[in-house]
Amino acid sequence: MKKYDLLVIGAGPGGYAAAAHAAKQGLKTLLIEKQHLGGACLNNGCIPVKTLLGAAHFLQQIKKANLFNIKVEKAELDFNALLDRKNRLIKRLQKGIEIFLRDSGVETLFGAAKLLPGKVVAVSPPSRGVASASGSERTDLETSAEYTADNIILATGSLPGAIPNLQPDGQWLLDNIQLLQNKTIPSALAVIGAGVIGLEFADLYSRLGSKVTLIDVLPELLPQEDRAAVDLLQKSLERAGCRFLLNRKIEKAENKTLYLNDGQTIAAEICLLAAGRRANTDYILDPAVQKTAKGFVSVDENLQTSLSGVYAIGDLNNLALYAHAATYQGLAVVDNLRQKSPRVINQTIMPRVIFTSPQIASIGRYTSQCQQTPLSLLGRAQTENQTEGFLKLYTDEKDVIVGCVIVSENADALIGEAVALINTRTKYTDLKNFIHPHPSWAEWFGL
Ligand SMILES: Cc1cc2nc3c(=O)[nH]c(=O)nc-3n(C[C@H](O)[C@H](O)[C@H](O)COP(=O)(O)OP(=O)(O)OC[C@H]3O[C@@H](n4cnc5c(N)ncnc54)[C@H](O)[C@@H]3O)c2cc1C
Ligand SMILES: NC(=O)c1ccc[n+]([C@@H]2O[C@H](COP(=O)([O-])OP(=O)(O)OC[C@H]3O[C@@H](n4cnc5c(N)ncnc54)[C@H](O)[C@@H]3O)[C@@H](O)[C@H]2O)c1
Repeated sequence: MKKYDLLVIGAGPGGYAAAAHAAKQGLKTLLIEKQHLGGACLNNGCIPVKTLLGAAHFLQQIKKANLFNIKVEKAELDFNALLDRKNRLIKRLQKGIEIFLRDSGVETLFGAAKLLPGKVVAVSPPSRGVASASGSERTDLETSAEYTADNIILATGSLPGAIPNLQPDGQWLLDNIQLLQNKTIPSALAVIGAGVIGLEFADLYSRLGSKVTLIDVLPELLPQEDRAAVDLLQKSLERAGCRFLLNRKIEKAENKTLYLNDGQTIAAEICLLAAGRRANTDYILDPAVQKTAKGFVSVDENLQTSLSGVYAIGDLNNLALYAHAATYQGLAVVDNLRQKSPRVINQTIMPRVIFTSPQIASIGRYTSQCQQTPLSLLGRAQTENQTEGFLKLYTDEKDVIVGCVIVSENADALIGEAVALINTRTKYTDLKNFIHPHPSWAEWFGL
């Protein structure tokens, strides 16, 4: 059995970053991936969704061209060409990861891994056609092989969750992976689950002309987010043609129709199931690796599982389901493998962005001390015909900035300043002495 310093299972943003970091530091590292480099984020999450949203939001801007005194006769989207561009981009970024891994000294093996007792990882050849579809050069496996290492990082992510009696059929009821392959824009789209995935897809398809109905069991949208921010988003989506049915349960789905517990029926050409995620753990055949009640892998503060030397990072541990969280965790675990006293893996300052129109970006803690600046006060926003949104900065009792919420079209770019302010424990009064360029979006922080 071949022995490595580190085995990493799963080449998503957690696994490939961890493997590259380890190999660069001289650890003999094997990365095992059963499908495509880049994981859910690159192949059916962050990147494809944002590529499509980019086009949808551009189309929306064109429709508002008159605000800039521009006359546009007709703007038409070639949806199939857009899907081709999305697929080409994915391939290009996969290639980038492949080169990055190679240059970092990682050995990459395409195959399906199984974690067996005794820290043995058995890898069998990937199912036919899967690995070649990634466009990556790969280490071919003719037969199964076994590997071992002192340390193993599990980075196998999460999969679309299912709800009782509603299993995606690949025809009408689709998960996010299947919907991203769909070649037409449905006239009516039903979305089960108005969480982040549901909202981003609802935003996308409503801007492309679909009538979208979102159904959620919860009485309010995005309970973890700022209420005023969520209200602005909901109103914007309603203007785009979305309908929200909250506090509803789905009794059954039949003949392209959802039957709700309040007696309503929702007919739709396509239905997206976006009701949460489940951990990808089927391959963990060692019972020493314990799971949480929700089926994710239990970890301690160092992200070590109940089995010494085996770590779980990214979506698999359910601590924060973001690509940047997976990467951060992967790098931190590798750093700690090299040190005698592990550093604290602090994830309290985790930024997040919902890439709708407007976007909602948030970070840190919300305290009772909050400074709010409406977007309408920002000169640059006025030049761009954008006035709906706000910036909130939260401070602690010592005036240190500890939290931020931004609602605007480009909140993803702006939250970077809040990341720096919070991590450097900047005081609100000091921020007011920083010079921001005029007329810029960054000036919002100085107002
Ligand atoms: C529609 C959608 C949009 C999203 N948008 C964003 C966004 O804008 N920003 C953001 O931060 N996050 C976003 N996310 C979340 C983000 O994609 C995940 O948090 C991130 O991909 C998790 O990374 P990971 O490395 O933990 O796992 P994954 O990316 O899921 O990668 C796991 C990898 O493990 C492989 N694998 C699984 N089992 C095995 C096995 N037995 N053997 C070998 N390999 C295996 C899989 O093939 C996969 O490549 C989005 C998710 C979705 C679904
Ligand atoms: N921009 C981003 O960073 C981004 C984008 C997409 C996904 N993600 C990550 O992926 C994670 C998963 O996203 P998600 O949207 O699938 O999960 P989620 O947990 O955010 O939302 C799921 C929604 O489905 C609802 N739901 C559950 N069961 C239901 C049922 N039976 N009927 C109707 N509604 C039901 C829940 O109440 C919830 O509102 C997110 O938590 C996020 O961390 C991030």
